[in-house]
Parts: sequence; structure tokens; C-alpha cells
Amino acid sequence: MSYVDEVIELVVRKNPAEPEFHQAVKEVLESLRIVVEANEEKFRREALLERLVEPERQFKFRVPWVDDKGQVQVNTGYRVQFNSAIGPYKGGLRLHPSVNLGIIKFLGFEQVFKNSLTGLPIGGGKGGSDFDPKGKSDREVMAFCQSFMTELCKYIGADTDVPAGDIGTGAREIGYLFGQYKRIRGVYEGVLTGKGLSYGGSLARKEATGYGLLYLTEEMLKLNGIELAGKTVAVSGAGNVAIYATEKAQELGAKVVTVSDSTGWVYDPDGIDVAALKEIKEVKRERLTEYPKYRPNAKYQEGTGVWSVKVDIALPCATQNELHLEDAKMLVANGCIAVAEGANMPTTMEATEYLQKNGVLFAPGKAANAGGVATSALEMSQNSERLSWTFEEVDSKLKGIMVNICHNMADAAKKYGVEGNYVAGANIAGFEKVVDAMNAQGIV
Ligand SMILES: NC(=O)C1=CN([C@@H]2O[C@H](COP(=O)(O)OP(=O)(O)OC[C@H]3O[C@@H](n4cnc5c(N)ncnc54)[C@H](O)[C@@H]3O)[C@@H](O)[C@H]2O)C=CC1
Ligand SMILES: O=C(O)CCC(=O)C(=O)O
Repeated sequence: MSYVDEVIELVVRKNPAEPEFHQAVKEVLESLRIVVEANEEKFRREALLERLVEPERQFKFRVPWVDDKGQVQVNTGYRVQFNSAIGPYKGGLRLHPSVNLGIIKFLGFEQVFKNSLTGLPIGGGKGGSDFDPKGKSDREVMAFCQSFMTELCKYIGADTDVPAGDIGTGAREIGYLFGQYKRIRGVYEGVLTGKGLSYGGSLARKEATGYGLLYLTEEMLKLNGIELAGKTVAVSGAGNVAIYATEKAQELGAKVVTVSDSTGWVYDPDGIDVAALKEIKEVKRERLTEYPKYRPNAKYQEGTGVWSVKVDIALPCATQNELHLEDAKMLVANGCIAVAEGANMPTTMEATEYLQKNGVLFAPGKAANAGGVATSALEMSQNSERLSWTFEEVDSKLKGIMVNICHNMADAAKKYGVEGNYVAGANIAGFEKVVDAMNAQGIV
């Protein structure tokens, strides 16, 4: 059995009931086959792949808090510190009822390669809880965040592990978490990113993942002789990534005609009204059922359906495994030319293969959504030098980083004889730097 297959089997055996983690490992290792085979003896002797798929450390803890009725609630908290070869652990905190250890591990594993691709000195980690902020009062969210940080603060710090937002963790949650860290540890430091602008946040971090996704998409199209302007786009999700992806796509001359949330989706033939979307989701925290009140031509429907619309470009920006083989078939049949992942692992492996085989340009999440964590690293730099950069400064650095990532993934694919396979290119380019740093640091 090949070394890659042995390690995939080991991961499944050692981590049963973690299907998302298996999926992420398979996707990465499959595309590293060419590189691993060329170095098989050395990698095997050094157990390189076994070390890559085993987190350096992981924490699981109780999070008790009191709800508005005086009832004690108990959630489970997680932080997985996956790999620190190239810098302090870095990655978001997800607050969603579906969170379990396997989900956090898949996200942490992806983060290692994504962070490497940014070219910045950040290792990979991820955390979160099965707490659901939806429908909770501000006081309840604060009570949860304070309890969560009371435990988490023992394991993180500006030079060790720097969490940030993810699904369910936005500016409000980051504020409560930061306040509790400072109160317990007594240090004012850049221990979290995605902070508010009045206490150490960076301009453009809020916009960064969505904007970065469009910078990379535009560059990928350009490499293939195609223009973004004038294209029709389907976006899924209606959270942080989806909102700013929609905003930037329209600024660059494309038309976004869909968004979705966990209960339904909107089709707006005139192009999504970003101001209305922000009002509904960021200000009022309402459901997308409200959208047609702002735009009478738009249609709201329960369930899923964004991938059935005829578009040139699809940007999945909601959650993992939201774009299946049947969706990929509809996109191809409707003439879609490119898919770029704003979310983490939103496309199933079968769907990805189908899209690639049918000539659709495919940018994987670890490259396409790296703008968020890259700008978090820029926030860390600003915190270290106690300075704040302008929006334009951060945005132009972000754009440079995304254009670089695009070229690096394209070049790596070409170098290894799989030109145009950006999944392989991104995995290889991310892997090479991590391996180089791991090798230099001995067997750790
Ligand atoms: N916020 C960031 O900077 C980054 C986020 N990501 C990824 O982007 C994706 C979206 O994250 P955010 O926009 O930050 O979160 P968010 O909490 O702001 O928005 C998530 C959106 O996805 C929808 N959603 C969540 N679970 C769903 C489900 N099971 N079915 C259908 N819709 C669902 C929600 O209704 C919401 O509209 C996630 O995969 C996240 O890991 C990746 C890189 C950075
Ligand atoms: O900004 C960060 O540190 C983390 C972003 C994140 O969680 C991700 O890239 O998936």
C-alpha cells in the first residue's frame, strides 16, 4: 500500500466518527501524492505525514452559563492547536450547534495549509463550541463568551495562539471574548483578531475574506483570459463572507443574483442590494424572508436552490459540504465557468472532481478565502507596532497577497504536471513551506 493510502487509513482508524476530518485529509493527501511519491522513503522514515495529520495539542472543555430565565446551560468548548511550524496558531472560533471535535479538526487542518499560502508567519488552529448565538439575547451571548474565555485564556496569547471569528462569531462575540481575556490575564495584547476599531481592530478585516475571494477569482479568470466584469454570479450564505463577496463582486462589475441562509434563499434578478442585505443581517439579525420587502422584484424560497440558477460564476460562502454532485451537474449544464470557495470545504469531493473534469475553473477555499486570515495577520502586525494602517493600505496589501496566492497555486500545479488543477497547486504550495519549516525544527 502506498504511504499516502496508509496514512489516510490510519486517520480513519484513529479518528472514527469524524467524517469531515477524513474528507479534509483525503483531499489534501490525494493531491500531494505526486510530491510524496518523489520523497517517499525520507517522508516515511520521518513519519512526516503522520505528524502532519496529528494536532500538536487539543483542548475540550465545559462551558457553563446562565440564561435569561435563570437556567444553567452547559456547552462544550474546543480549541485544536494543529501546527505551529511557521508561526503562532491562528484560526477562528465557530459557534454553531453542529460543532464537534471532527469539525474543528477539519477546519484546523485546512487552516495549516491556508495560513502557509498567505506567506505570513502564522501556524494553524481552530476552535469553537456547540453554542448557538441565534435567538440569544446580548446578555446571554456575553455570559457564554465570558465562561468560554475563562477556560480558553489558559491556552492562548498574542505569541502562542490567536483566535478570531468564524460562523456565529462576529464583532459582538469577539468584543466580549477580548474583554474577559483582558480581565483575567491582565494584559492588553493582540490575542484575538477581528476586534472593533476602537480597541485594536484593523480596518478592512471585516471585508477581507469576501474582498479577498473576489481578488483571487478575478486573477484566476485573468490567468485564463476571462474578464470578471459583466458576469452573473451565484453566492450562497448571507453572513460575513457572503456579504462582502457580494459587495466586491458588484464593485468589480459583476452581478450577484442570489444569497441564502440556513432556512432559504433569495433570487434577485436585478442584482443583490447589499445595503438591504447588511441592514437585515448585520443590523437587525433577521432572516432573508425580509429581503423582498426591500426589493419587490426579488423572490424568497424555503430550502436550498442557489446552484440551480443560470450563472457564470458560483461562490459558495456558507458552510461545509453545501455544494453536492447534483449541484455541480446543474452548474455545468447552465454554462458555469468558475467556482471559488468562500467557505471552508463547501464543495464535496465528488462535486469538485466533476467540476474540474468538465473544465470549470475551481479555486479551493484554502486559497480563495485566505484573505480573512491574511488580514488577521496584518492586524497582529499593527497590534505589535501599536499603529493602525489606513483602509487603503490594508486593502492593497490584501490584494497583493491574493494575487500572489493565485500565481503560487497556478505555478505549483504547472511545476508538478497538473496545470490548471488549483486544488493540487494550493495544497502543494501550502505543504512545501510547512514541511520546510518542520524539517528545520527537528522531529517535533
Ligand atoms: N469570517 C471569516 O473571516 C472567514 C470565514 N470562512 C468560512 O466562511 C464560511 C462562512 O463564514 P462567515 O460568513 O464568517 O459566517 P457567518 O456566521 O457570518 O455566516 C454564515 C452564513 O452561512 C449560513 N449557514 C450556516 N450554516 C448553514 C447551513 N448548515 N446551511 C445553510 N446555510 C448555513 C448562515 O445562515 C449565514 O448566512 C464558513 O465556512 C467559514 O468557516 C473562511 C475564511 C474566513
Ligand atoms: O482570521 C482568522 O484568524 C481566522 C479565519 C478563519 O477562521 C478561516 O480562515 O477559516
